[in-house]
Amino acid sequence: MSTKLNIGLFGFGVVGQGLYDIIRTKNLNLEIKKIAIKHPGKLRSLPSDIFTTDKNEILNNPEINTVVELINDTEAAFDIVSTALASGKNVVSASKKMVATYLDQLIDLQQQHGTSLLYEGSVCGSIPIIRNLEEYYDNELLHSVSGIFNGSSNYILSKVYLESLDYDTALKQAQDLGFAETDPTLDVGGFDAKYKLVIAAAHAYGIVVKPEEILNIGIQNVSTHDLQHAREKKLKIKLVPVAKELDAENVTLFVLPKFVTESEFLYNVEYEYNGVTVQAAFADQQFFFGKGAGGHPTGSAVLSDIAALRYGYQYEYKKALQKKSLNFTNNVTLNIYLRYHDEQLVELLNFEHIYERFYSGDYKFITGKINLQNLITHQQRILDNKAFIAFADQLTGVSLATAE
Ligand SMILES: NC(=O)C1=CN([C@@H]2O[C@H](COP(=O)(O)OP(=O)(O)OC[C@H]3O[C@@H](n4cnc5c(N)ncnc54)[C@H](OP(=O)(O)O)[C@@H]3O)[C@@H](O)[C@H]2O)C=CC1
Ligand SMILES: N[C@@H](CC=O)C(=O)O
Repeated sequence: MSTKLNIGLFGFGVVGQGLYDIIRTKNLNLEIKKIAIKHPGKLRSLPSDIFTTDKNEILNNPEINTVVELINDTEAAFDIVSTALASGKNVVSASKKMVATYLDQLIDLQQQHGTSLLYEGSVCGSIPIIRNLEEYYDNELLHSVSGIFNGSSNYILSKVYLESLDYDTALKQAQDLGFAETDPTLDVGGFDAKYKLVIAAAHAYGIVVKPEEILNIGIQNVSTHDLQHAREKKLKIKLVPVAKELDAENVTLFVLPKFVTESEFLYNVEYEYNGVTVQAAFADQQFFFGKGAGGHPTGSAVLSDIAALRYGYQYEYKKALQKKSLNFTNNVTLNIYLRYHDEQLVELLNFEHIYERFYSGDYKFITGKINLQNLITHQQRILDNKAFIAFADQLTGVSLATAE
C-alpha cells in the first residue's frame, strides 16, 4: 500500500508552480501542507496562510514526511536537504548545482539515515534519464552518455541558427520563458550542463566527480562566423556534455559546443528540448528526447519522484558502491575547431596535429587535435579572448568535417 505523503514544498517559482499546477489536476495520495518562499511581499496565486518564510515550519513539523526542494539558492538548498534527510524526511530536489556539488555527502546522508533523495527533475527536465541509468542500465556496459542537457543554450542556438535572431534577444527570451537559471552564465557557460553531467555520470559509471575538475566551455562566444561555418558544412552547433568510457578503467567527462552532423539524433533537437544518447554494449545506441526546461516538464519529473517515494523508492548507487570503480581522467585527445584572434593562444594550446588553418579578414580558425588537459589549463584565456571552441564527433569515430 502506498504511504500518504505530507509535503513541505520549498520554492514557488517556475518549477514549484509548475508542480503545483500538475498536482492540482490529480487525485493523489498526497497533500502540500506548507510552502516556504523567500520574499513574503510577492503576489501569489494561493492563499497566504499556506506560505512561510521560516524553513523550520517545515523541517521541524513531524507531520511532514516529505520535503520537495525547488529553490534557486545552492547553499540554502543543501542546508534544507541535508537537514531533512538527517531528520528522517525523504526529499525530492531539482537543484542540479546543489546535487552535483554535494553528491558524495548526500549519498552518505541517505545511507546513514535510511532516507531517500530523488532528483530526476535536476537532469534534462522531463526526460527520465536518471532512473533509467540507475535501473534499466544496471547491468549494461555503457560506452558513452552524451547529449543536449541545457534547454536555454539549445533555445538560443536554435534561435540564432534557424531564425537568425541575435544572441542577446534569444537569451532574454529564454529568461522570460523561465528556462534560464537566475544567473544565466550557468546556462550559456556550460556550468548547468556540467552539473547534470556529474549527476548522470554517478549513475552511469559510479563515479562521483567534483564539478570543478571537469572542463566546461559554453556557447557564450559563438559568432556569426561560427554559425556560417556550420551552415556551409550542413552542421549544427549544439552544447554537448560527454561522459565516455575510454577503456576498462577510465572515463572522461567534458562539456563543449559540438558540430553535429545531420546523421546524429541531436541534429533535430531544437529550442528548449533536450536529448540524451546512450551508447551501450548490448542495447547499442538509444536516444531519449523531451523538454529539458520549464515549469510543467520539470514539474512532471518532480511528481514522478514524489510518486516513487510513496512506494519507498531509493537510488541504490550500485555502481558507485562497487569495490572496483572507474577513474575519471582528462587525458584524452579531442578533434577541435578553434576560432580565434590571438596567435599566442594557438601556440599555448599546443595542437598535437593540425588539419586546417583558415584566414580571411577578421575570421581565423584552425582545426586539429588537442589534449583536453590543455584546454583546461587555458580555459580562461580562451574565454577572455572571445575565442570559440567546438569539438567534432569522436564517439562514433567520425572526425571533423573539415578534416576530410
Ligand atoms: N526553470 C527550469 O526550467 C528548471 C529549474 N530547475 C532548478 O529548479 C530550482 C528552481 O528553479 P526555478 O523554479 O526556475 O527558480 P525560480 O527563480 O523561478 O524560483 C525560485 C523559488 O525559490 C524560492 N527561494 C529562494 N531561496 C529560498 C529559500 N532560502 N527558502 C525558501 N524559498 C526560497 C523563491 O522564493 P520567492 O518566490 O519568494 O522569490 C522562489 O519561489 C533551481 O535549482 C533550478 O536550477 C531544474 C530544472 C528546470
Ligand atoms: N536552466 C536550465 C533549466 C533546466 O534544468 C536549462 O536551461 O536547461
